[in-house]
Amino acid sequence: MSSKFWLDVMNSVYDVTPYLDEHPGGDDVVLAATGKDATDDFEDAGHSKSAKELMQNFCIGELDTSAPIIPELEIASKKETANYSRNLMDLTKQYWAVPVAIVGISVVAGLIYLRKK
Ligand code: HEM
Repeated sequence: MSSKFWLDVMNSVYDVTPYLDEHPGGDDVVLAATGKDATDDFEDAGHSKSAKELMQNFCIGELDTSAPIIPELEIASKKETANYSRNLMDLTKQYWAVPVAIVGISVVAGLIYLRKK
């Protein structure tokens, strides 16, 4: 079998591919529990102590629950915030003359107005 079926029980990941055909409860129930948190499904089936011991043979690692669900999203949003503030700084540096010109024009207009009075 070329595809892999991973089971997540209590934040441990199990590669159940080689056990599917041997599972006494059938492969369909195990397949239905792959790709998600299968802790409840596994517990509800009332597995024996020996079944739990057998399961350890298929453990391939632990889930890092502190990691973001989609790490790429977090990286992208961090980049975006950094870019946003950098863009704002660039704009301020480039267009500092605009507010200065507005203030200057207002002062000149004010002076002309006062002189006319
Ligand atoms: C690596 C993971 C698993 C292993 C090693 C495993 C092992 C076993 C074993 C040895 C039995 C025979 C009864 C016993 O000793 O408790 C069994 C029965 C059963 N298992 Fe699993 N199991 C696994 C995953 C699952 C999952 C994810 C489900 C999903 C619901 C499931 C559902 C069942 C059911 C319904 C039975 C009862 C079958 C019957 O009594 O007719 N198992 N399993």
